[in-house]
Amino acid sequence: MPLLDMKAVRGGYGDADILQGVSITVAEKEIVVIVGPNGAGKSTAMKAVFGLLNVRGGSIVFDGEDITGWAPNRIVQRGICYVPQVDNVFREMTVHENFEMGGFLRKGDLSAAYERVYELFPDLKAKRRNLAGDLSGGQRQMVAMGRALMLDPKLLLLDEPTAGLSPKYMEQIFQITRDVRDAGVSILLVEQHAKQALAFCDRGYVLATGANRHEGTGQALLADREVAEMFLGG
Ligand SMILES: Nc1ncnc2c1ncn2[C@@H]1O[C@H](COP(=O)(O)OP(=O)(O)OP(=O)(O)O)[C@@H](O)[C@H]1O
Repeated sequence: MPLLDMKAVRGGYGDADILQGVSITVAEKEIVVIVGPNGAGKSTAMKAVFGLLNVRGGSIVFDGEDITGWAPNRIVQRGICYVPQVDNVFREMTVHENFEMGGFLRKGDLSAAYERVYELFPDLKAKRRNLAGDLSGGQRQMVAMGRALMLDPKLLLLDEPTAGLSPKYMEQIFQITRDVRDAGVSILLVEQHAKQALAFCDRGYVLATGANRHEGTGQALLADREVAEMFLGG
Protein backbone atom coordinates (compact mmCIF):
# COMPACT_ATOMS: atom_id res chain seq x y z
CA MET A 1 0.00 0.00 0.00
CA PRO A 2 1.45 3.43 -0.87
CA LEU A 3 2.02 5.95 1.91
CA LEU A 4 -0.12 8.49 0.06
CA ASP A 5 -2.95 7.39 -2.20
CA MET A 6 -4.84 10.25 -3.81
CA LYS A 7 -7.58 8.85 -6.01
CA ALA A 8 -9.68 10.66 -8.62
CA VAL A 9 -9.74 13.88 -6.59
CA ARG A 10 -12.03 16.62 -7.83
CA GLY A 11 -12.24 20.07 -6.30
CA GLY A 12 -11.29 23.72 -6.37
CA TYR A 13 -11.15 26.92 -4.38
CA GLY A 14 -14.69 28.08 -5.02
CA ASP A 15 -17.45 26.36 -6.96
CA ALA A 16 -15.41 25.50 -10.05
CA ASP A 17 -13.46 22.25 -10.10
CA ILE A 18 -9.80 22.97 -10.86
CA LEU A 19 -8.90 19.32 -10.29
CA GLN A 20 -10.92 17.08 -12.58
CA GLY A 21 -10.01 13.72 -11.09
CA VAL A 22 -6.35 13.68 -10.13
CA SER A 23 -4.70 10.48 -8.89
CA ILE A 24 -1.23 10.44 -7.36
CA THR A 25 0.56 7.92 -5.17
CA VAL A 26 3.74 8.25 -3.13
CA ALA A 27 5.44 5.19 -1.66
CA GLU A 28 7.57 5.14 1.47
CA LYS A 29 10.93 6.85 0.89
CA GLU A 30 9.98 7.85 -2.64
CA ILE A 31 10.57 11.20 -4.34
CA VAL A 32 7.64 11.99 -6.62
CA VAL A 33 7.46 15.10 -8.77
CA ILE A 34 4.46 16.79 -10.37
CA VAL A 35 5.19 18.71 -13.56
CA GLY A 36 3.02 20.30 -16.23
CA PRO A 37 2.22 23.64 -17.83
CA ASN A 38 1.25 26.80 -15.94
CA GLY A 39 -2.22 26.56 -14.49
CA ALA A 40 -2.34 22.76 -14.83
CA GLY A 41 -3.32 22.39 -11.20
CA LYS A 42 0.00 21.14 -9.83
CA SER A 43 0.02 23.34 -6.74
CA THR A 44 -3.71 22.81 -6.34
CA ALA A 45 -3.21 19.03 -6.26
CA MET A 46 -0.65 19.46 -3.52
CA LYS A 47 -2.94 21.79 -1.58
CA ALA A 48 -5.68 19.16 -1.80
CA VAL A 49 -3.42 16.71 0.05
CA PHE A 50 -2.84 19.30 2.77
CA GLY A 51 -6.52 20.06 3.29
CA LEU A 52 -6.45 23.51 1.67
CA LEU A 53 -9.06 22.74 -0.98
CA ASN A 54 -12.74 21.95 -1.20
CA VAL A 55 -12.50 18.31 -2.25
CA ARG A 56 -15.78 17.30 -3.90
CA GLY A 57 -14.91 13.86 -5.16
CA GLY A 58 -12.36 11.10 -4.82
CA SER A 59 -10.34 10.24 -1.76
CA ILE A 60 -7.00 10.88 -0.08
CA VAL A 61 -5.64 8.05 2.03
CA PHE A 62 -2.47 8.59 4.03
CA ASP A 63 -0.66 5.87 5.91
CA GLY A 64 -3.76 3.70 5.85
CA GLU A 65 -6.18 6.40 7.02
CA ASP A 66 -8.70 8.36 4.95
CA ILE A 67 -7.79 12.03 5.49
CA THR A 68 -10.14 13.47 2.86
CA GLY A 69 -11.66 16.68 4.18
CA TRP A 70 -9.40 16.92 7.22
CA ALA A 71 -8.18 20.39 8.31
CA PRO A 72 -4.46 21.16 7.84
CA ASN A 73 -3.68 21.20 11.58
CA ARG A 74 -4.95 17.65 11.91
CA ILE A 75 -3.05 16.59 8.80
CA VAL A 76 0.19 18.02 10.25
CA GLN A 77 -0.33 16.02 13.43
CA ARG A 78 -0.82 12.91 11.31
CA GLY A 79 2.61 13.35 9.68
CA ILE A 80 2.40 15.53 6.56
CA CYS A 81 4.21 18.88 6.32
CA TYR A 82 3.75 21.42 3.55
CA VAL A 83 6.25 24.04 2.41
CA PRO A 84 4.43 26.66 0.31
CA GLN A 85 6.19 28.39 -2.56
CA VAL A 86 6.27 31.88 -1.05
CA ASP A 87 6.21 33.40 2.42
CA ASN A 88 7.49 30.15 3.83
CA VAL A 89 9.80 31.53 6.53
CA PHE A 90 9.47 34.05 9.37
CA ARG A 91 11.79 36.71 7.94
CA GLU A 92 12.01 38.71 11.17
CA MET A 93 13.16 35.68 13.13
CA THR A 94 16.56 34.02 13.19
CA VAL A 95 17.21 30.70 11.50
CA HIS A 96 17.11 28.96 14.86
CA GLU A 97 13.89 30.70 15.89
CA ASN A 98 12.33 29.49 12.65
CA PHE A 99 13.27 25.96 13.61
CA GLU A 100 11.86 26.53 17.09
CA MET A 101 8.59 27.59 15.49
CA GLY A 102 8.69 24.39 13.45
CA GLY A 103 9.07 22.30 16.57
CA PHE A 104 6.35 24.20 18.43
CA LEU A 105 3.79 21.40 18.10
CA ARG A 106 6.15 18.74 19.40
CA LYS A 107 6.55 17.87 23.02
CA GLY A 108 9.68 16.82 24.84
CA ASP A 109 13.35 17.23 24.09
CA LEU A 110 13.96 18.54 20.58
CA SER A 111 17.76 18.47 20.67
CA ALA A 112 17.90 15.48 18.33
CA ALA A 113 15.58 17.28 15.90
CA TYR A 114 17.81 20.38 15.87
CA GLU A 115 20.86 18.22 15.38
CA ARG A 116 19.21 16.50 12.45
CA VAL A 117 18.26 19.71 10.63
CA TYR A 118 21.67 21.30 11.18
CA GLU A 119 23.25 18.10 9.87
CA LEU A 120 21.09 18.33 6.75
CA PHE A 121 21.76 22.06 6.36
CA PRO A 122 25.32 22.66 7.58
CA ASP A 123 25.37 26.10 5.90
CA LEU A 124 22.59 27.15 8.25
CA LYS A 125 24.43 26.11 11.38
CA ALA A 126 26.88 28.98 10.94
CA LYS A 127 23.97 31.32 10.25
CA ARG A 128 21.72 30.15 13.05
CA ARG A 129 21.65 33.63 14.64
CA ASN A 130 21.06 35.45 11.32
CA LEU A 131 17.61 36.72 10.43
CA ALA A 132 15.97 34.46 7.87
CA GLY A 133 15.02 37.55 5.86
CA ASP A 134 18.71 38.40 5.39
CA LEU A 135 19.57 35.06 3.78
CA SER A 136 19.72 34.24 0.07
CA GLY A 137 16.69 32.71 -1.62
CA GLY A 138 18.28 29.26 -1.61
CA GLN A 139 19.12 29.45 2.07
CA ARG A 140 15.62 30.69 2.90
CA GLN A 141 14.27 27.63 1.09
CA MET A 142 16.48 25.47 3.30
CA VAL A 143 15.13 27.23 6.40
CA ALA A 144 11.60 26.49 5.20
CA MET A 145 12.42 22.81 4.65
CA GLY A 146 14.22 22.59 7.98
CA ARG A 147 11.30 24.17 9.80
CA ALA A 148 8.94 21.58 8.29
CA LEU A 149 11.35 18.75 9.18
CA MET A 150 11.36 19.83 12.84
CA LEU A 151 7.92 18.21 12.99
CA ASP A 152 9.41 14.88 11.91
CA PRO A 153 6.92 14.29 9.07
CA LYS A 154 6.51 11.05 7.15
CA LEU A 155 5.65 12.99 4.00
CA LEU A 156 7.00 16.37 2.97
CA LEU A 157 5.15 18.45 0.37
CA LEU A 158 7.34 21.01 -1.43
CA ASP A 159 5.76 23.57 -3.75
CA GLU A 160 8.35 24.68 -6.31
CA PRO A 161 11.32 24.62 -3.94
CA THR A 162 13.73 25.75 -6.67
CA ALA A 163 11.65 28.69 -7.98
CA GLY A 164 13.87 31.68 -8.63
CA LEU A 165 17.07 29.88 -7.62
CA SER A 166 20.33 29.69 -9.56
CA PRO A 167 21.24 26.30 -11.12
CA LYS A 168 23.80 25.83 -8.35
CA TYR A 169 21.19 26.25 -5.62
CA MET A 170 18.70 24.15 -7.56
CA GLU A 171 21.15 21.23 -7.55
CA GLN A 172 21.80 21.81 -3.86
CA ILE A 173 18.09 21.74 -3.04
CA PHE A 174 17.68 18.53 -5.07
CA GLN A 175 20.62 16.97 -3.23
CA ILE A 176 19.19 17.97 0.14
CA THR A 177 15.84 16.55 -0.92
CA ARG A 178 17.60 13.23 -1.60
CA ASP A 179 19.30 13.42 1.80
CA VAL A 180 15.92 14.05 3.45
CA ARG A 181 14.50 11.03 1.63
CA ASP A 182 17.49 8.92 2.68
CA ALA A 183 16.69 9.95 6.26
CA GLY A 184 13.32 8.20 5.79
CA VAL A 185 10.95 10.95 4.63
CA SER A 186 8.81 10.59 1.50
CA ILE A 187 8.64 13.64 -0.76
CA LEU A 188 6.04 15.01 -3.14
CA LEU A 189 7.12 18.14 -4.98
CA VAL A 190 5.85 20.46 -7.66
CA GLU A 191 8.49 21.68 -10.10
CA GLN A 192 8.67 24.16 -12.97
CA HIS A 193 12.12 22.90 -13.93
CA ALA A 194 10.56 19.78 -15.41
CA LYS A 195 13.59 18.23 -17.11
CA GLN A 196 15.89 18.61 -14.13
CA ALA A 197 13.19 17.45 -11.72
CA LEU A 198 12.36 14.35 -13.77
CA ALA A 199 16.05 13.50 -13.94
CA PHE A 200 16.32 13.61 -10.17
CA CYS A 201 13.02 12.12 -8.94
CA ASP A 202 12.01 8.49 -8.60
CA ARG A 203 8.63 8.90 -10.27
CA GLY A 204 6.74 11.69 -11.90
CA TYR A 205 3.29 12.83 -12.97
CA VAL A 206 2.47 15.18 -15.81
CA LEU A 207 -0.73 17.10 -15.12
CA ALA A 208 -2.56 19.27 -17.64
CA THR A 209 -5.88 21.10 -17.27
CA GLY A 210 -6.49 19.58 -13.88
CA ALA A 211 -6.07 15.95 -14.92
CA ASN A 212 -3.40 13.23 -15.12
CA ARG A 213 -1.72 13.04 -18.52
CA HIS A 214 1.34 10.85 -18.03
CA GLU A 215 3.06 9.03 -15.21
CA GLY A 216 6.09 6.85 -14.83
CA THR A 217 9.64 6.81 -13.62
CA GLY A 218 11.47 10.08 -14.21
CA GLN A 219 13.65 8.37 -16.81
CA ALA A 220 10.66 6.88 -18.66
CA LEU A 221 8.93 10.27 -18.81
CA LEU A 222 12.10 11.95 -20.07
CA ALA A 223 12.37 9.30 -22.80
CA ASP A 224 8.69 9.60 -23.81
CA ARG A 225 8.41 11.47 -27.12
CA GLU A 226 4.97 12.90 -26.47
CA VAL A 227 5.98 14.15 -23.03
CA ALA A 228 9.12 15.70 -24.51
CA GLU A 229 7.24 17.40 -27.37
CA MET A 230 4.19 18.55 -25.42
CA PHE A 231 5.64 19.36 -22.03
CA LEU A 232 9.42 19.58 -22.08
CA GLY A 233 9.94 21.88 -25.03
CA GLY A 234 10.94 19.13 -27.51
N1 LIG B 1 -6.27 30.60 -4.31
C1 LIG B 1 -6.86 30.45 -5.49
N2 LIG B 1 -8.14 30.85 -5.69
C2 LIG B 1 -8.75 30.67 -6.88
N3 LIG B 1 -8.17 30.11 -7.96
C3 LIG B 1 -6.90 29.70 -7.84
C4 LIG B 1 -6.18 29.85 -6.60
N4 LIG B 1 -4.94 29.35 -6.78
C5 LIG B 1 -4.89 28.90 -8.05
N5 LIG B 1 -6.07 29.12 -8.70
C6 LIG B 1 -6.38 28.73 -10.08
O1 LIG B 1 -6.27 27.33 -10.18
C7 LIG B 1 -5.71 26.95 -11.44
C8 LIG B 1 -4.56 26.02 -11.20
O2 LIG B 1 -3.56 26.73 -10.49
P1 LIG B 1 -2.27 26.04 -9.88
O3 LIG B 1 -1.53 27.07 -9.11
O4 LIG B 1 -2.63 24.78 -9.21
O5 LIG B 1 -1.47 25.69 -11.20
P2 LIG B 1 -0.02 25.17 -11.35
O6 LIG B 1 -0.09 23.97 -12.24
O7 LIG B 1 0.62 24.98 -10.04
O8 LIG B 1 0.63 26.31 -12.19
P3 LIG B 1 1.79 27.33 -11.90
O9 LIG B 1 2.99 26.61 -12.37
O10 LIG B 1 1.44 28.49 -12.76
O11 LIG B 1 1.81 27.63 -10.43
C9 LIG B 1 -5.35 28.25 -12.14
O12 LIG B 1 -6.36 28.52 -13.08
C10 LIG B 1 -5.33 29.28 -11.03
O13 LIG B 1 -5.72 30.53 -11.53
